[in-house]
Amino acid sequence: MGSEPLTHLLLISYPAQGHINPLLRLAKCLASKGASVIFLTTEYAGKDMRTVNNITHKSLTSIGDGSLTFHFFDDGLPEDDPIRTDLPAYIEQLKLVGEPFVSQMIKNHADSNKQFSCIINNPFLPWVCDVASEYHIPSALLWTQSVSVFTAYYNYLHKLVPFPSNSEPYLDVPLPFVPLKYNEIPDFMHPFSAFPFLGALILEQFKNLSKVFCVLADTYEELEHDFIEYVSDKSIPIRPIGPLFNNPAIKSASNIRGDFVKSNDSSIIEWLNSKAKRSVVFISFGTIAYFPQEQMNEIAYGLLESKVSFLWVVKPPSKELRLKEHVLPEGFLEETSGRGKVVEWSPQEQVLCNPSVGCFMTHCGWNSSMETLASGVPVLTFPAWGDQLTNAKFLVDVFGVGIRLGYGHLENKLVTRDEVKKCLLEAMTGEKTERLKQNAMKWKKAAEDAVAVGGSSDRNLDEFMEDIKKRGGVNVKKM
Ligand SMILES: O=c1ccn([C@@H]2O[C@H](COP(=O)(O)OP(=O)(O)O[C@H]3O[C@H](CO)[C@@H](O)[C@H](O)[C@H]3O)[C@@H](O)[C@H]2O)c(=O)[nH]1
Repeated sequence: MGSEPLTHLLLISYPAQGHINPLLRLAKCLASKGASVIFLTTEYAGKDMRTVNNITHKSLTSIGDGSLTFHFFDDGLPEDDPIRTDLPAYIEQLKLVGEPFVSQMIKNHADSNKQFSCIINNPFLPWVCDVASEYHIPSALLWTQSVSVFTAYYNYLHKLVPFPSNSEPYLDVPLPFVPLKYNEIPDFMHPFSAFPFLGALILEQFKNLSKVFCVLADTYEELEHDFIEYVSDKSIPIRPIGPLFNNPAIKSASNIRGDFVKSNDSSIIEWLNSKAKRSVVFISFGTIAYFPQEQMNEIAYGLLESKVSFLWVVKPPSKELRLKEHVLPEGFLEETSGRGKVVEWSPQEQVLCNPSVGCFMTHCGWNSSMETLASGVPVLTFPAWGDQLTNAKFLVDVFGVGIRLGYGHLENKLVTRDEVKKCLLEAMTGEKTERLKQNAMKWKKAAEDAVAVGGSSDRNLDEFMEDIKKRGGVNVKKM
């Protein structure tokens, strides 16, 4: 006992909340299994992370049999550099400064006899596996979206089925298992997408798949069995290991968080605790999606007229987006006081497992989708773009836990206050309510089983650790 050498892992995250959350959860899971993990992202994100949470640069925290240390690197840009608002240029900049930084970090660690056994990154940093392979260090990717979305990108890249084009923009897509309408595919692959470069960037990662020995996915076998099997049959070494946030091994490390925004957790939870069971609608649209002011007004009036209780996260847009802050209609807060609470940020994981929450109006980002499924909370889907459109389709028609409300930016359609009111009442008190709840509880139970000791995701994580140990990597010092 105690003679086995420590497994050193480097996890590198793109500096966005939707990427940091799942990779940090993975970092904690791997540390709990005995690894010495370094979590690396930019100093620009790190500054907010350190201000809001109880974390420091380079200080080591023990988790289970292992440890976690945060490192942050300078992205080489002044705070207000316009490149920050230009995503393709910013991603290029990250590669420019990230490659030499990671390369030096690998060498420094080898010099102090802490050779990395594996480097793991998430999408938008396709260069990480190139640096790893330069030093013959095994690398893996944490795919932060669903495996059905992965399947859609795979089919697009390899032209396995026809996708909408300029000449046929309304073409339905005959994807395996669940055919999708033109407005249900991740719309970065649609000719009308406002963000085609994001599709290109995700596909870039696909071109590097042969360089990683494993694709970890924050999903679970029971939820996406057919898609996981389909991807595996294409010789892609995919391993479902989620829902990461729900892994019991990291419950004791739940205070180690990477939030960018501070929330008044205790007042929110206290407020929820004062509400009746399943009486509150939780509303949050993630960290990037931005709806027009007119749409926010319709949601506000729908809430007013439905008379339901609600907790609404109205997050000011990130400064890089340079968008206007939303304004709520005059008198809205006064008229809903007592039954409604508006905040800028919330402890979403805790909110979703509070018994007072009956439904989640969500933009269907994959993290939010996994968190709601694993908490047994039905949804009202309000997607904006990208994978959110596909997730909304699955939440409603495949997983059976939701009611469709929003259309996605591609449609450019306003959801009226009447529609909002109708769907709110349908989800909270309508005849569908019980069926949605039952389905949600079924997925919650399956999620708990997957991450419990010996469950499908837990076994996959163990096998991943074993694989890393077997591969070992070469001695960087001798290169
Ligand atoms: O008040 C809040 C609001 C959000 N969150 C957390 O922030 C994360 C948000 O992630 P997600 O739901 O995936 O939304 P985005 O931040 O919008 O995620 C981006 O990244 C995801 C993963 O690639 C994609 O699925 C999305 O489409 C993309 O917008 C989740 O963990 C939430 O729990 C909080 O803790 N408190």
